[in-house]
Amino acid sequence: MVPEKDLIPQADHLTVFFASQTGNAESISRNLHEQAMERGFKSAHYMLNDHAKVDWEKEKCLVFVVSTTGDGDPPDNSTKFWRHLRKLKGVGLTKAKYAILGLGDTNYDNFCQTAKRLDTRLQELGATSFYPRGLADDATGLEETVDPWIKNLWPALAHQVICAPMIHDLPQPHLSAEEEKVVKELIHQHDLEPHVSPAVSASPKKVNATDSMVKGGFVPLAAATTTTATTRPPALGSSSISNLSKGMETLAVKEKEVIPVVPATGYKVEVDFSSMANHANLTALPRVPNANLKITDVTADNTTATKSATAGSIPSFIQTPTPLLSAKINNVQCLTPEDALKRTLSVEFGFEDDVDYAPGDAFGIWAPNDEATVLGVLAALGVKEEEYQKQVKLEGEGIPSHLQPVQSATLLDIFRYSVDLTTTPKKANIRLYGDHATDLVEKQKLMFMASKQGAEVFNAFRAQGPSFLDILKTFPSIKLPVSRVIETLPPMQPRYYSITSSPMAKNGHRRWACAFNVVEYELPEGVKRRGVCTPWLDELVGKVPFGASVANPTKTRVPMFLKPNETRFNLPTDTLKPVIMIGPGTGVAPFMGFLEHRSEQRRIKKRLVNIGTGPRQHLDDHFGDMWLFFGCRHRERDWLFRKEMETYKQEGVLTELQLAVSREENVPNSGKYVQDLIKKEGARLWKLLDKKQALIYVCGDAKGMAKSVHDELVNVLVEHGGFEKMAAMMELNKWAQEKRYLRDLWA
Ligand SMILES: Cc1cc2nc3c(=O)[nH]c(=O)nc-3n(C[C@H](O)[C@H](O)[C@H](O)COP(=O)(O)O)c2cc1C
Repeated sequence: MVPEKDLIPQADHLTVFFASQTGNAESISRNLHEQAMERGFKSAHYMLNDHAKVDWEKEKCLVFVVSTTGDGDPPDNSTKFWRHLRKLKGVGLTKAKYAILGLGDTNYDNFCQTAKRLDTRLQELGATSFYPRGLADDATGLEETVDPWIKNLWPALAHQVICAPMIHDLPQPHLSAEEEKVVKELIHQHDLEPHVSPAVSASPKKVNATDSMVKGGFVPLAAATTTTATTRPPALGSSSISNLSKGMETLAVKEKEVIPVVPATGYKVEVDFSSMANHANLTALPRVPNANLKITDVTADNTTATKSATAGSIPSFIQTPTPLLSAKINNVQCLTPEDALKRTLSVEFGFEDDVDYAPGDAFGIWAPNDEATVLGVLAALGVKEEEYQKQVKLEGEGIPSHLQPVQSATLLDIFRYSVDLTTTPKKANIRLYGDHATDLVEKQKLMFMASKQGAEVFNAFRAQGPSFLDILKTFPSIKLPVSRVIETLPPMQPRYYSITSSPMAKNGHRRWACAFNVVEYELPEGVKRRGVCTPWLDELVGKVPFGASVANPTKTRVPMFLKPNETRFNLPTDTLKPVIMIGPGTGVAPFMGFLEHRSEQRRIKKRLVNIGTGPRQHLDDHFGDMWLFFGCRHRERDWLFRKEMETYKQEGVLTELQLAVSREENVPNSGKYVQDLIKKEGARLWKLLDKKQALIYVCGDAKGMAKSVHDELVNVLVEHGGFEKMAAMMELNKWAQEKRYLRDLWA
């Protein structure tokens, strides 16, 4: 039996904490906090790094919404909290009752690791759970778990927290009785869909692409540049790498006229709404987040107010975990020819001052949204140029954390740098747009998609990855105040890239390089989709052709910051430890940094041992083996950094280069995928792992490659190390904990 005291609320309020990398946990927790207050609970809402704002020993009811990032790591806005939790001793939280909602993705090995770790740690500290843990999976849709978890939280919470007498009941009516009547009539007259088919079509119909192409493309408002041949560029990497580029055509930059940006209009998304006619009553409509944000014009009291920055310059409101730097672009090379499946660029950034970093670290680039899309969104919302160029202030209790630093900015900069315009909006947003659609048919369609009954149609709609602008194009009657748009769109995210250079190389502290695929693709319906950062950089540097190496391609500065690797994905300090690097495609990026670093270490050591008076030692007595498993489709098309790899091999920096080629037949000594090569080299690998405690590094795709590589490593331990399968898996887990088996993965 439940003790009676557990049925009587002990707390006068609840505190909702979130840890969020890309904004999901933050918006879910805010929604939960707002709903709690609407239901009569007293509630407070904090990011976990603000843990010091509450007196933990006195807290009686805590609700956590936490996501997992990296390879089972907690989000950046909770790292301070984790350090604090580690330091806490004893059972200081015996008064606290808690509930945890974890967000994760089953494509990753460590599913919802943050939530699980938090649960364990809170129990160690004496807290007790009052409600079963929820673990939501982004691979299948967070809502599947989040919605019922929140729905059932309320009765459980009523036993924990004193509630004001009136409990408001959601949901709010979405259509007035009159509107509902009109819509029903429309449905019955079959006016709703011109061609009503019996079932919901999961495969979307052809999309009208012609009127929605971004015309003219993006030209930064800053001095745009083009390329013509002139002088030799600065080196991409160490001296050895710079020599490799000698054969390349070298280009530099000339001014070109600025072409005005044409606002994009978005794509009309076509899905079959015929099933809507079967559902007169819609249920489980998500709650609309509160309207907290107020935008005030500050130009009147600020005579010195300036216009918005040009795209690519750095607005002061951007918040980054380490200082924001304004980088110039020293050099760019295109690593892949026209016929390669992906366009890969290698870019070197330069700084006026030294920046301390280690190979294995990454940097974040804070790129603006595509300018044509920003202007398109502003036009669709009816915001005129004189309005979006004005300085405004964002104010309001409980506004999302990423908007809080915006003291004074133009709407143009807020849309460029603060909100994510590319991600498909969540159901709660669709419901909000439904509330603001003035056309009744559009309203009904949006409400239908947001409801339980419209789940299939929503999934078909989401499968086309519509952006916010596409939604405005598809439902042109949506009349949303700009403040609602800004506070409900997800936060803009920096894009992270591994550093491919070494601080030990020439000028190493004042430059870093990276390599990335330009994310631009076309859906079967002819709809063009693009990432935020890589197409922006590609256009900024003038879309350099294959084989070209362009020095100083643009005057526009790139906002970026260092992201030190917190999982020790760095070279070991003991240079004798062998290093096994597995990184197909752009997963090889950090390893190019490792190799450049080792090359420099060897060069310096060589000098030192030559100078010394003792017997001359062999270099290899100081440095362990370095093995690289690299994979590409086709050697001529996408063997990234081929010359660099071959040179490192010749110099003895790279002891073993294993190349997997997936789309070519009969390549000598090769396999299709990196995991095939691991299998092939199993016996030698085991020797390195067993006799010399080699470290294993894996970088790249979490879904396919990392899983297959992991399975193959298990096999190596079984076949060559004599382990039982279960013991082999446990051994690998142990290595992961000991930071001997390190992974830097993305989905
Ligand atoms: C780079 C990256 C790494 C991730 N790593 C993990 C992981 O190791 N385990 C997991 O369960 N989910 C992982 N996820 C999935 C996120 O936890 C999930 O998408 C979640 O909804 C994000 O919530 P947030 O926006 O609040 O951060 C990862 C997502 C990204 C983008």
